Amino acid sequence: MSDRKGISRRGLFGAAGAAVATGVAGYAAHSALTGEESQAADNNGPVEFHGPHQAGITTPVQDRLHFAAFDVTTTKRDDLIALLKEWTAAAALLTAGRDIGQYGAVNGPGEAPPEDTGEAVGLPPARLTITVGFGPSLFDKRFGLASKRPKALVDLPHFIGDDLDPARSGGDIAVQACSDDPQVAVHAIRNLARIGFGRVAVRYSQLGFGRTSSTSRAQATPRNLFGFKDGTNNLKLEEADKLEQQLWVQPEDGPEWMVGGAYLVSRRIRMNIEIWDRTSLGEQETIIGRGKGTGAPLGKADEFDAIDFTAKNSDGDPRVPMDSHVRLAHPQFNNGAELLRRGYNFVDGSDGLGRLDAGLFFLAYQRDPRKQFIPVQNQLAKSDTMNEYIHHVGSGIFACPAGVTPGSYWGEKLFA
Ligand SMILES: C=CC1=C(C)c2cc3[nH]c(cc4nc(cc5[nH]c(cc1n2)c(C)c5CCC(=O)O)C(CCC(=O)O)=C4C)c(C)c3C=C
Ligand SMILES: [Fe+2]
Repeated sequence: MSDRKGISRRGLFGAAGAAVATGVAGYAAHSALTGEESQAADNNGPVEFHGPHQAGITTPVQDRLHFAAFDVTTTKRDDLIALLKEWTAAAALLTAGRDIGQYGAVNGPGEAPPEDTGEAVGLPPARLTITVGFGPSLFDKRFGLASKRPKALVDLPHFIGDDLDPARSGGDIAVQACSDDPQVAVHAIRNLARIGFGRVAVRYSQLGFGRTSSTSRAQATPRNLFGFKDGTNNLKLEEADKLEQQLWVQPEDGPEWMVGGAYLVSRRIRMNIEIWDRTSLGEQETIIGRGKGTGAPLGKADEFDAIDFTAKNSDGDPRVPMDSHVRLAHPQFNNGAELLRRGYNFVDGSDGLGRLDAGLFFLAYQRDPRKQFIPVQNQLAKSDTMNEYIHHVGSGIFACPAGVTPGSYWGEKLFA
C-alpha cells in the first residue's frame, strides 16, 4: 500500500517507466542524505512521509498552507478505514512529488476521468507535508470509537470574546497540507477530497501564506500581518528533550494509539488591521511586548534575548507591561506550558464593509491542550490588550496520531 508507485511529475512526458525509477531513486537518495534541518534549505525537495511522528509538525514551516476539515458522510466503519488507507497511500505519493494512481494525470484511458487532477504536473515536491488529525465528533456513536476518545481531546470551552462560526469550526478529520508552493498544497487537498467523494465532505478549508512561525533555529522568524516577528519564542525541532515534555504524547499519557502523536488546536483569528494601522508604533510595541523592528523584548537589543519581566521603566512600571501579549502567553506565567505554533497569515478578500477579511490561522501542536492551549488562551482572552484588534471566528481541536510506517495507515492503531 505504501509502495511509492505512481507517476513522477517531472518525468511524466519522458519514457514513463525509466522516469519513474529515476524519480524515486533521486528523491530517496536526497532524503537519505538530509535531515529535517537541511530539508529547510531545499524548498523543492521532498520531506520524508514515514517516520515515528507525522511530518508537518516539527518540519521547518513551509511558506504555504491549505488546511481542510472534513465531515465523514458515510456511516460505515469499513468505508472510513478504506478511505484512510487510500488517503495514506495517496499522501505517500503526493509528498514524494508523484501523481496519484496507477496512471496519474495524463496517462490513463481517454474514456475515464484522470486519477490525478494534474495541476501539479511538472512541479517538484516543494516540501509538501500532509498531516492528519481526528476531531472529537469522530468519537461519537457512528464508528464504535467512543471508548477510544483520548481524555485530552476535550471540547474546547467558550473563551471570552469568542465569536465562532460553526461553519468554520469543528470537523471529524483535519488535513493540514503545507508546502513551499501554493499549487502543490492545493493539489494535495483537492485530490484527497476527490478520493473521499461519497465518504467525506469538506466542512471548511483555509488557505494561508507567509508562515507566522519558525519551528527550526535554521529558519529566520517571519512576520505576521501586524508586521511583528512571530515565532521567536516557539518550540523548535532542535530541542529534542523539550519536544518530549511539551509536544509528543507519552506512554504514561495514553491512550496507546496516540503515543508519539500530538494535539492540534486551530483558530481562525480575524485581525482588525485597519484599526491596527492607525495605532502608534509605541502602542503596538507595548501591546506585543517586543520591538517591531528587531523583535527584541522591550528593553533588550536582540530578538533572542531573554525577556526580563522584572525590569521597570522610568515611571516605575514594568518594561514589559502586565497585559502585553508575550507576558500573558509566556511559560513563566502559565505553569511552564509551551506550544509549537505553526500558523499562517490569511487574506480572504474583503468583508463588504471596506475591511480586509484578514488574520492569522493559528495552528498549535501540544501534548495536552488541557494544560497548554486552554489555560494560555483563557489568560489571553481575559487580559490581552491585543483583544481590541482581534477576534476568534473559527476553532478546531484534533488528535493527530503518531507517524505511519511503510505498510500501515493513518489511524491504524485507533481502529485495531
Ligand atoms: C493561545 C495561544 C496564542 C494565541 C491565540 C496567539 C495569538 C496571536 N499571537 C500573535 C502575535 C504574537 N505572538 C507572540 C508570542 C506568543 N504567542 C503565544 C500564544 C498565542 N498567540 C505564545 C505562547 C507566544 C510566546 C510567548 C513567549 O514565550 O515569549 C509574538 C512574539 C514573538 C514570538 O515569540 O513568537 C507575537 C508577535 C497574534 C498576532 C495573534 C493573533 C492574531
Ligand atoms: Fe501569540
